[in-house]
Amino acid sequence: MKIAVVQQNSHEDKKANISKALHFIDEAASKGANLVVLPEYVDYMGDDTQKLRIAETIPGPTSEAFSKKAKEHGIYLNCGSMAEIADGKRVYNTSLLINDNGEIIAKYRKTHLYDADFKGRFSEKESDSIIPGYELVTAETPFGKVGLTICYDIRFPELYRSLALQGCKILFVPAAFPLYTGANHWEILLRARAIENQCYIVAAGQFGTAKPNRTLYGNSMIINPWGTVVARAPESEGIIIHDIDMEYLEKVRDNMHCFSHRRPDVYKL
Ligand SMILES: NC(=O)CCC(=O)C(=O)O
Repeated sequence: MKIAVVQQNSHEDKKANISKALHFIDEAASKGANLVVLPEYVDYMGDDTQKLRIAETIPGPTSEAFSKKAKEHGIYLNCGSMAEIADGKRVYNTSLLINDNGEIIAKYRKTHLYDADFKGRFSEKESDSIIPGYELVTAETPFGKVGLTICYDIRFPELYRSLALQGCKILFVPAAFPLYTGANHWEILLRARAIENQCYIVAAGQFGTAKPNRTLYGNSMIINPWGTVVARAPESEGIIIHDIDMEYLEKVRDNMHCFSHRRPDVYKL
């Protein structure tokens, strides 16, 4: 099973962003990908006050374009994330999984919102424009059970443990990590979640610059259940592809019994 990860530089032009993502999906499918993962905010990177303007219902034109593309190629598609209409004041940051027949089989709304203030260097307040989700989201696929998460979620190991305990073997992390935190934390967090949960981690990042004053870290990667980075994007837009091996995952789990060795009698999740 081949997974493709798209590393993209989305801007304020939503139409151009979606069109670019659709081209990357074509390219991934032409290279044999069975599952494609797009980055967070694939539809729009720019001034947060504009998210209300560009948000859509789901299903809506953007999700329908992605569904059509997934069906055309007979592939599974994780749409990264997009702005979904919520209460008229803020939006949801929503990730979708679409099957090879073009049907939406999972919808996940980002749970942990990125409010951070590195005094004078960098700040972001997602909670001004986004409403958090309240649900764990998993889906059965021919490749195994998968779990949906988004970006800042990676700092909350409880979410990934919960998904792994529900049987997930592949965990998606569409993201838009800034260079400032990404350079120090991104790879370590992703690899830790892969190692402790003995899962594949599939992380698709935004890359380059975006308004206002954002420099994105990129470094999209696929990590195996041993914690090895098996594919990493270069410093450009594009796709990376890797063969996922579920027999290898079972071997890792068989060699070290991190799930049955848990001590929930001592600690609670
Ligand atoms: N879009 C995000 O959730 C960014 C998260 C982030 O940068 C971090 O350091 O965590």
